[in-house]
Amino acid sequence: MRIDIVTIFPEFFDVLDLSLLGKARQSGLIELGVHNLRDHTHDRHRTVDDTPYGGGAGMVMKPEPWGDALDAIFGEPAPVSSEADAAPGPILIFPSPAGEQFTQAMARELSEQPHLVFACGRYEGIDQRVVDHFATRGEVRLVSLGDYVLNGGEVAVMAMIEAVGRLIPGVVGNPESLVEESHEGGLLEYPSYTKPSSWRGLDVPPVLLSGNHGAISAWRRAQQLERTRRVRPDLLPPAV
Ligand SMILES: CN1CCCC[C@@H]1Cn1ccc2ccc(-c3n[nH]c(N)c3C#N)cc21
Repeated sequence: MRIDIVTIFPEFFDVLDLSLLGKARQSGLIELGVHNLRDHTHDRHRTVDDTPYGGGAGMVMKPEPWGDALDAIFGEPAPVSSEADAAPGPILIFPSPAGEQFTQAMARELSEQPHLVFACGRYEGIDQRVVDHFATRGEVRLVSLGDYVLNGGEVAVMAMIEAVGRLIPGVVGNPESLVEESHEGGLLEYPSYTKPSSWRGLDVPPVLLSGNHGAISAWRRAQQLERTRRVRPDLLPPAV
């Protein structure tokens, strides 16, 4: 998978050189391009924002730098005649509090895509015409990390890239470990324990020491259901 990110804070994504995603980049499983939006400005101050039409507080990100930055990633539009046969381009994702909720299901869907482009807005957001223009050139999505307000898109994109990247085959060493995670099967994950078997007067549930794999699986499933009922009843399947 190729991932491109456009941002005014490219150094924010230096952390993607580390850990699992860093290894995935070294092994070629993930190809990452981080682009500084200011490299697509043409004034001395490298201006990316201006006052909002219609008034109001804050600044809006200008469309021109975004158009140039995204054109550099997408390439020039294919001539109309060959457009129908052209391979589908990347999915362009704008993190936004006004977007559809990012979920594990969306992470899994996106992990199967060959190319994702993330456009990190700041200030009050990006001029709407950037979204509208690129929606004529391919798939565009507004995606929200959750129902709270951040100062820009970078934190959301970091979370999305981690959630998507870890689902790409080969990135996580043991794919089995992805199966019983929270949200993967629709339920929250069961509690985990390791040595010592007793710690500060707290003992590991005896069933986990029994070696009875059937009983262990049943206990874990019951824990998943109990946790989900208690913390996220909205995730319960109708029949439960
Ligand atoms: C604060 N400021 C004025 C109100 C509107 C947002 C703006 C800041 N801002 C600019 C670009 C941008 C992109 C994503 C998000 C964002 N917030 N919460 C989420 N779940 C997000 C996602 N994903 C916030 C952003």
